[in-house]
Amino acid sequence: MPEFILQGPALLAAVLCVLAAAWFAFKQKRSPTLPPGPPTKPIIGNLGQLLGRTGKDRYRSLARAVNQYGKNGMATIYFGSRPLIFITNLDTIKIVLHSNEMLGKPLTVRDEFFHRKGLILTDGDDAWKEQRRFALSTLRDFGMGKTWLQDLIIEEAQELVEDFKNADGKPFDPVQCLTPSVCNVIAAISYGQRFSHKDEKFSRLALLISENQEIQSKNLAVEFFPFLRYVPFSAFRARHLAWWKNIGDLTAFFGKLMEEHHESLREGEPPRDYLHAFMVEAAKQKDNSNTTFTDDQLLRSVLNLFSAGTETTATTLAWAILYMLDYPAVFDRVQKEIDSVVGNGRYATLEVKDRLPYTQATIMEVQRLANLVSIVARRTLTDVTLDGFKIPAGIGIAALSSAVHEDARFFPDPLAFKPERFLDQSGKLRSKVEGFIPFSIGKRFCIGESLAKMELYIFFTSLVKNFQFRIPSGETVDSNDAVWSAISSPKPFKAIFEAR
Ligand code: HEM
Repeated sequence: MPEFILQGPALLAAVLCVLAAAWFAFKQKRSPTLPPGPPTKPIIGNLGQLLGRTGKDRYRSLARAVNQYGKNGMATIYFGSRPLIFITNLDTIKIVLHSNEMLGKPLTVRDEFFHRKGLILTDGDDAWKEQRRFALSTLRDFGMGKTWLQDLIIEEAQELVEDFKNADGKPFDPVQCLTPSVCNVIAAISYGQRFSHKDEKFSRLALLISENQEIQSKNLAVEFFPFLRYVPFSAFRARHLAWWKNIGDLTAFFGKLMEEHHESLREGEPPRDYLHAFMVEAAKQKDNSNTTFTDDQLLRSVLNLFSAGTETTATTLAWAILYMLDYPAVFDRVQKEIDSVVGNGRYATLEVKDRLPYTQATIMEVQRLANLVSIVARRTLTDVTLDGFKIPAGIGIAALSSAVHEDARFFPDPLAFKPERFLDQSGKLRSKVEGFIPFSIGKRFCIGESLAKMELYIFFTSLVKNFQFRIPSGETVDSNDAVWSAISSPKPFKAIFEAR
């Protein structure tokens, strides 16, 4: 079959031509105006930099690459053919996060549902400004700094302590109890209800929220290669469809609550919760044809509050437990400090917070090394010049806050777990710590920062006051390891909590 013999080399030549074309097309994409970066490979770009790395080493190796190949802590890293500018330098990060021209969020396949509405996947436009302002003031009105919020979190902490006691000193994964506790706080603020942890409807909500996060992080590749979600029978497509099903269930859940709130809305009544406050504002603006106070917007904002406010705080608490298991001397010192201030009481209130500096410093050190949100993402909205580099509109920027948290200039001996670095010489909490940015900074810093700090403090002190934490015999824990995704979580672990 001479045609066959001829077809082989012809086919090979064609494949080589395509690869060569892809190589040149790809090579040409590295723009001379963007910051330099590590050498790229055709098709995959710098993905090799990430593949093969696990846990905390993934973002550490990224930071090393930025510092080695970039300029002034800024480098262009290619995800496939898509350039992303990574920054490790705090001064440049500050410029980016305070800028109006770089207020956008990277485009994502989730836009098919969010359509740039809500609070998170938005572009810093007037609608986002109005909604962010509303969210901040409403959250403040409904609780931040108010005693009812403290009472609510203490009530949750009591149920959490009961959940832990129910394990009867047997090893278990604490995350399963932390998520419903934290989720309940957002539920109370958003729609005025908290549930028993055993309530089926509520457990389903908490599960949907954590599943959503998990699916998203496992399907990260789809963000860089969006066609993957259409590949029939692939795991990417299965996860993409699971995400849609999940979003459909959450929409139905919140849609019903919104309907009930609409029905119970009475003119002149003061707002009871976030949904209610939003509807009161929508009613005020009913003649404004450009209003952003629509049901569409409300649904997406509430979904954002739940997703941003649940996994983040619950996972930080899981990290705090893990660090206490890994550093028993720190645990003992925190427990002694809490005992000395709280005495026979079971819970530390906000009134005594200032008398617990070492405990607060420990929570801060957990946040610094857990690096829950290692990357704060932006997208340029116009052409910008950053540190001399011309960056066109539409380019993704990733501020590597984890690199700042591990920068020895701000945190000497950066990988060591040392809460005392947050204390001054007289043992008081340092008021301002340059480089400590777990809630981000600038125009889009975390809306829930005060709420999260209150939750971390009350939940953490409650657990330390009520239990002795132990590693089950024959097992080990490693706080230096992590599961790396949109947020960084500890590897699943079990612990024993002996009631005191
Ligand atoms: C330990 C807990 C938390 C951590 C570490 C955390 C961290 C962050 C970070 C780093 C950002 C990105 C900010 C930026 O893009 O510059 C963010 C944004 C956000 N967070 Fe949090 N967060 C936590 C808890 C919460 C809570 C409890 C809520 C809800 C009440 C919340 C709601 C939000 C929202 C809505 C945004 C988007 C803000 C915007 O883009 O304008 N977060 N958070």
